[in-house]
Amino acid sequence: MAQVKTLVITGYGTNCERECAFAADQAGSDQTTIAYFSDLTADKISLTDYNFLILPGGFLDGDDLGSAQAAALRWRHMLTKSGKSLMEELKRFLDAGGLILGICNGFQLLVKLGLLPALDGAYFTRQVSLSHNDSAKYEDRWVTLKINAESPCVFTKGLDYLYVPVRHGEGKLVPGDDTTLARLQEQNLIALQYVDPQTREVTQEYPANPNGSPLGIAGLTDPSGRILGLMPHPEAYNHPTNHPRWTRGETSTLGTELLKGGIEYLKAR
Ligand SMILES: NC(=O)CC[C@H](N)C(=O)O
Repeated sequence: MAQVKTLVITGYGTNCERECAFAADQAGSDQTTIAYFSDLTADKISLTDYNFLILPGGFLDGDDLGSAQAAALRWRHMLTKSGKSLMEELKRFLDAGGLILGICNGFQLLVKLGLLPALDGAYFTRQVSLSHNDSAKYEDRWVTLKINAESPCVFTKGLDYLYVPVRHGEGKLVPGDDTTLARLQEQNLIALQYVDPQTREVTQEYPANPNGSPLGIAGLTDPSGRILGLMPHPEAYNHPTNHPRWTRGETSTLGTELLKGGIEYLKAR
């Protein structure tokens, strides 16, 4: 049984690292480390010593230039102290079978790095973006998500619906060109979609869809299914009392089940 070694990257305005580390521990991570991005560039830590990378939510560089834009440039162009390219390190990490979960600002970083959706297996090429919500404001509330059982995503296996919070201003998926949405559907890379909580139908309508994302896209995976990015925060629903109506006895599948899916996949290898 493989040991799960989780690395949660923080710094430059990330603010959900502790919640992510807590959720990873709860979901069965054997060893969980929170480290600064600058620990990577200083060669204090190496990606290749881990098999689960979490890019948490927050406000990288204050969302200047667009969410995660500056951070993507940092990942692309900074070398470590000993001259290693972080992009090469990421490739090595993925080739070794590592898992990546990007939540909210982390999802924005993954699309801006071109790690998601990697349509046609084209990794490290930006194919979509995430931009301002149609409401033109920050949306902070709970949403219902439908899992696409056809997607190869290893995190979502066995799940059907999730009820989790969103808190973002830039969550609307912007397709790269006219063919992008059709290709996302054909290649089954849409992992999670916003649904109307009553009908459970995928929706682009506000407020069930908090940002106007086409096809109700809330999260994407890559062709290997080992990378997942999503705007909602599964780590923030880690205990039944996080549910907004728990005092009335309401409960639902914990968001941390999603992390458990990834961790159990790694352990089973
Ligand atoms: N919670 C978050 O990660 C926020 C993401 C991003 N900064 C936005 O507002 O869109």
